[in-house]
Amino acid sequence: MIAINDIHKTFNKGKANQVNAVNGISLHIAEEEFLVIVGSNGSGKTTLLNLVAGSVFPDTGSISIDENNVSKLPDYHRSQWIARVFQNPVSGTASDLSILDNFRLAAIRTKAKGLSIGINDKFKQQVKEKIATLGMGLENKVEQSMGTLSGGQRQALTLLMSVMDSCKVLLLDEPTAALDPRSAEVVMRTADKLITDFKLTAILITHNLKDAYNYGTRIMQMSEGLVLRDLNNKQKSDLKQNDLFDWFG
Ligand SMILES: Nc1ncnc2c1ncn2[C@@H]1O[C@H](COP(=O)(O)OP(=O)(O)OP(=O)(O)O)[C@@H](O)[C@H]1O
Repeated sequence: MIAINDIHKTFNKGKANQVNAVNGISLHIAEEEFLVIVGSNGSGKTTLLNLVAGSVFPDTGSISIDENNVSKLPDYHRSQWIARVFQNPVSGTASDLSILDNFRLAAIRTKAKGLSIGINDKFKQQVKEKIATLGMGLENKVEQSMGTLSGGQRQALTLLMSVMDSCKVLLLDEPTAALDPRSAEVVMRTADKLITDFKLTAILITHNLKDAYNYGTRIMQMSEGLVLRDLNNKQKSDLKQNDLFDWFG
């Protein structure tokens, strides 16, 4: 699904503040794999995700998605495969518009799965049904503006909107970092369910070791722009939560 071949990214090359953010990483991420990436601050996690998303280009090395070499393709072209959810719940939605209008915009932008935007009542019903699957009671608030919702509610809706298009890959960059523990749990459970239901390939960056332990089918630790550890599903399920804390000991 995603093939990363000996990728390098250096910022401020040749200057005093040069940073070798990604130092030669090769990875193959299979279809429907859910890769969790952990690592200390500055270890290159977000840069790697940016390289996959196309918001940063590699200096050398290549990235393919579904056999297509996308190394030089900007992020807006990669959005045919990739959806991305960021830390800040506000970044994925329009605050002044209603939930319904946010879904309408998303549907227009992406020809979202299972939504026909032609007839208003039908569209509204479809959106309500999709939102009901989140189990948050938001299906009765579709006329309410997005800005009136909590961060957790917004992040869950952002997730739903982003996976309803034809994307195959979901990138989650610390999606719960700005949320309280209860909302964070709801959002992680929602993400996990959507990844399974929509058969997505997913990459999650998190500093929350409990989430890293509980979610995903593979776990990788980065350090200084390199892969320090990479455990498959079996190895991950053999891990104990304390082992993960020891990685950072
Ligand atoms: N656009 C940029 N320009 C200059 N340096 C950058 C840029 N983006 C990232 N870096 C540097 O590259 C290194 C890796 O950063 P990155 O954000 O990938 O790490 P991270 O593992 O995601 O960290 P964190 O856990 O703190 O989010 C850091 O030293 C960072 O300062």
